[in-house]
Amino acid sequence: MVDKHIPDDTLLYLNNVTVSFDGFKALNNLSFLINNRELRAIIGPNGAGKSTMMDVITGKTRPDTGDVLFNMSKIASPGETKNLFGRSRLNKGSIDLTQYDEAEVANLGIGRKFQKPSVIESLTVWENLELALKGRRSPFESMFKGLSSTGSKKIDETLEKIRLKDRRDLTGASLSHGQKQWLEIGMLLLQDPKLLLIDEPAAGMTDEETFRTADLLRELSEERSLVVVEHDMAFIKALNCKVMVLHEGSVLAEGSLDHVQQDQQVIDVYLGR
Ligand SMILES: Nc1ncnc2c1ncn2[C@@H]1O[C@H](COP(=O)(O)OP(=O)(O)OP(=O)(O)O)[C@@H](O)[C@H]1O
Repeated sequence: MVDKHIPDDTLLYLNNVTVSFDGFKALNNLSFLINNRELRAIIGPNGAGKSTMMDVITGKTRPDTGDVLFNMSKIASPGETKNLFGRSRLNKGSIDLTQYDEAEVANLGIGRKFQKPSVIESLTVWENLELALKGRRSPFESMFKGLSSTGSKKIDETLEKIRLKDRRDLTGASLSHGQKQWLEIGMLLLQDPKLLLIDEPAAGMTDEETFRTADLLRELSEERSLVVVEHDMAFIKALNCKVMVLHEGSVLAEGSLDHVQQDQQVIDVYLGR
């Protein structure tokens, strides 16, 4: 059932979400909220349910029970109903994400970045971004229309944001691992998501890239919400945001990094290992 007391500023609402695989509960009554323009870090031991949680939000996995609602206070305008693929909306204009498949969820404004970057190595940075932008058009338009001046401007702005302006004509193959991650984040930004789910962005990065990535994600959260799964504590500290600890498919603790680092249960199941 949908709780009637969901705060107005909520973008994503999970309530009592359970996912079982052959009787094993990968998510076990998982409940949490993400606000508009919130940056949230998620940590937890291997097998805690972090990927399954992302799979449920993005329509890859259907929960057995529970609510997964998106865009709680907005979207009620008639102009946006065409994005909803004809399916009904719940109270306060929210969308029941469990009714949509992965492609539809992406169109509703949820972008997902997997750990391994998937940029096209033979194309330049600019061309990768151009392709991502064109992905929004019909195949006919992509084939026969060049990039509009608005499109070029969007790519320029994105290059600036992702710190790759001076590398726009280099191929994907020539970028460092960190730069590839930024490029892929840029490709997602061109879809203008309201929520970005990012899986272990700092893995394999140099220290400098790690801190620049934290800066980048903090900047991006001025305009959209981000949920970042990570194990790198220096990176989480640099994100300077609310941290949620998942364990056995539920929220074990949440709060500032300092707060969760002092929680004895968190030390026992994760940090102290
Ligand atoms: N398709 C599946 N079939 C069976 N069990 C699964 C499936 N997907 C996940 N699991 C199990 O569910 C649990 C949660 O897995 P999940 O991948 O969500 O954890 P995680 O927190 O992302 O772990 P990691 O940090 O290792 O990526 C694990 O015990 C995993 O083995």
